[in-house]
Amino acid sequence: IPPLDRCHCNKIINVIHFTCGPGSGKGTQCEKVVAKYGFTHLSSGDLLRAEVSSGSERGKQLAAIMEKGELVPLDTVLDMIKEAMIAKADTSKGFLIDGYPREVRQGEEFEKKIGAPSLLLYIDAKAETMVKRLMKRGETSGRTDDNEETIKKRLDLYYKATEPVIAFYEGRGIVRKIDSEGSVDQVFSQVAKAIDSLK
Ligand SMILES: Nc1ncnc2c1ncn2[C@@H]1O[C@H](COP(=O)(O)OP(=O)(O)O)[C@@H](O)[C@H]1O
Ligand SMILES: Nc1ncnc2c1ncn2[C@H]1C[C@H](O)[C@@H](COP(=O)(O)OP(=O)(O)O)O1
Ligand SMILES: [Mg+2]
Repeated sequence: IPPLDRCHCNKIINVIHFTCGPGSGKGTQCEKVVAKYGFTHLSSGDLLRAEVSSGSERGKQLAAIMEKGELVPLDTVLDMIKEAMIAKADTSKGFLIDGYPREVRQGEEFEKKIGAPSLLLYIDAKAETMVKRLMKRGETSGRTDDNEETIKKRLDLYYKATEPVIAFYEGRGIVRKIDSEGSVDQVFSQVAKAIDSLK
């Protein structure tokens, strides 16, 4: 992977991180953001699932980790995101990074290797809501991690590893907290307001 150098970094107008719990509605909101703003959506989970689908040896190792609801190694996920960003760096209007950082160290490494985010969107959802949505998604998603046992583990890990990420960026004033309890459109109007505040 060639380095995403400073010149490239400066061209990335907006790097927006979506750091929220599983089932809070990241993927759903990202689709709407892409439709309205034309940003490039990169979901760490989608990138990882694509690797799993390829049937590669690395994909098999990743599948085993994801099925248990654990985090894959930082270098793997960061390299994938960086590679995808480099591929789009010349044409993108901005990047929407969904599902990353999931722990403080991921945020620190992203800044060292890529650059600082301009906004961190945090969709705040009750544990009960996340579980309910994930169980429903599991009826049709075919995802090996949408089951009761793995959902519980993912939520525990979210509170332990991911929530501290929000405090880490709050100190810089780039966190916008979004209430997830309303309809998809109600949540989106808060997301759009946060993005518009960047201009
Ligand atoms: N505001 C909402 N109200 C009700 N259901 C929602 C809402 N947002 C998302 N969902 C549903 O909840 C599930 C999880 O949403 P998703 O976008 O996949 O979340 P995440 O990417 O954060 O895991 C999906 O089945 C989605 O259709
Ligand atoms: N930034 C990251 N670091 C480590 N593992 C990650 C990761 N992003 C995703 N994964 C792995 C572990 C997650 O449980 C799994 C699914 O992630 P996801 O698709 O972002 O879930 P969701 O959108 O339901 O929150 O992939
Ligand atoms: Mg998702």
